[in-house]
Amino acid sequence: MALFELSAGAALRVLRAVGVVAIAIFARGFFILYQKRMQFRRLVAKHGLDVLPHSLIFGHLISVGMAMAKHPADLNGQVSPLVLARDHPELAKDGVLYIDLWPISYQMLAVFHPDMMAQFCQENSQLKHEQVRWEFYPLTKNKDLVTTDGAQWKRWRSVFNPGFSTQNIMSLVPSFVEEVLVFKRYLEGIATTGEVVALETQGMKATCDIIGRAVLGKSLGIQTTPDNPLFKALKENIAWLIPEWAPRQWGKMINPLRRLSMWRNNAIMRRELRSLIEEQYKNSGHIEGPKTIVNLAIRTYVKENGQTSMGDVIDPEFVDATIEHIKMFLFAGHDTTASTLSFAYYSLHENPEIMAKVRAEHDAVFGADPSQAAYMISKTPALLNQLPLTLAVVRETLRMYPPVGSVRAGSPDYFLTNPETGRQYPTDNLMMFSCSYAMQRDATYWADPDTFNPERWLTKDGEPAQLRKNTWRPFELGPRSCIGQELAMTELKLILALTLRELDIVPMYAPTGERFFGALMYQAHVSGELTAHPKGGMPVIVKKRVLS
Ligand code: HEM
Repeated sequence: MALFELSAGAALRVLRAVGVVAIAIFARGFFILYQKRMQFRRLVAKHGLDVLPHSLIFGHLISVGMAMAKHPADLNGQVSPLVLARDHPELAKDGVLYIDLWPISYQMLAVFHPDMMAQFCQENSQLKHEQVRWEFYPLTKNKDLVTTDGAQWKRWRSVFNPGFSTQNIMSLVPSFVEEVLVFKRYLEGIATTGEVVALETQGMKATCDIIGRAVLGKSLGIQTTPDNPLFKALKENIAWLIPEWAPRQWGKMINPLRRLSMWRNNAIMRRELRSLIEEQYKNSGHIEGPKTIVNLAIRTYVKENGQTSMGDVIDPEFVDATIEHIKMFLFAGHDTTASTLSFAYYSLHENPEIMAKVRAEHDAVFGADPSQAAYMISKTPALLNQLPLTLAVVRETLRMYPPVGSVRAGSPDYFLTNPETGRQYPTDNLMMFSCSYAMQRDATYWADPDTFNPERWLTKDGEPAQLRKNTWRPFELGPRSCIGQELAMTELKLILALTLRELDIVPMYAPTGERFFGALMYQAHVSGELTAHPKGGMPVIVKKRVLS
């Protein structure tokens, strides 16, 4: 009895202690919430800003939630500024929206005026926001181009720039053709089985293999090896990353296995990449023909750091850093490109008259027999520059479906200025979001913005049209623009040129399915992925075309 009384008393004390800790945590959380909300309100009051109705408890969580609730539940969060701008034109008229979604996300200044985006990305490129570093630290320890700033970023960007140049990418096209033919054979196989597949999955493997060719001069074999260790480790680690603090991320945050699993996957990627980099180094002096991105990086690094620092043995600093850079190249270049490819296939399928013109363009450049195109492009990669309509299709796809935007850090003394009104907008304590999606769908800058119209990119005589400056920025503009732009544009044109005439890629969305701005395929939140992906990974069947 005494023992029972004792343990009951002890249990009570433990319960009380737990209660006190819980109350302390709750009180602290509430205090921080209050501080954040008041900070936002003070900024709004001080500068007379027009914002959505702001709740002291919920900030803008309810207003944004209500706006998004009118659309498909899996719609990707990056489109929310566009949804809000269309619902509240009176607030969005100057091209900015102040949004307080704390604690789900940082308090944000969404910018969709092209010249105001230019102010913080081009004219006066601001530092990356801490959210980017926090998100990618577990993948690359912030030793990559996306997350670094200042001297470190500058140094490595100059090391990698030569390999990503237009001229060098062109020289690598024959090796890309080999990977695209693997992708095409996969599609042909699907055509024979008639099964429905998520096109983007294979697209991501193809884009990784193309990056492998560009960076390391080797086929990584991701398309052909089931459970390829490098790809598996990369995808698992991407799935572990935490891009926001929404409830769907909470499981990951508290999962005790997260760190261990990420450590293991990082070790696998290091093992796989190290030997390939060392091989590039051994060959760096005597490779004839096209140079890979790592090969040219080795040359620049040696030049900048002095030949003696490397001697016969590859500099471990270079290898370690290059491993992290390649992980980021694979991450940044695989799903962005695969998602663009999927939206291009979708948009062409929805617009058969444009599809017919694109196929005719390919006939005109490569001849009537599509099976010759791969050989012709391998022999003369510059033929890819003779496809103005195909290029316009890729540009228009990236206008309507840019996969990512850029986020930069605001600061107390830094203001954006609306060029038409001269009004200044504070950025203190805010994450500035260069929202290409919202701007590239804005009727102020793009006629009929929700219509897929590649011909807007061409004048009547087929020459490129003059578009308003700063308005096309799927790769961002300015010093921190995408280093892989030329690679992505080249591979997208190449894949379309080698597949469109022989295959019909038919999206398999239920016609009664939910639509976003009229389209059944929209940018969705896909579990395990960070960037915007086509809904359901784009389910398709493939049909072989009967050519006359
Ligand atoms: C359609 C495909 C692609 C799109 C739409 C795209 C878009 C972007 C955007 C918007 C940025 C700026 C991000 C920011 O400021 O946070 C960026 C940066 C970057 N991208 Fe891409 N990207 C694509 C393909 C690629 C490819 C193929 C690679 C490499 C193989 C790549 C590697 C990078 C890297 C390393 C950066 C950081 C550059 C720097 O800050 O110096 N991207 N990309």
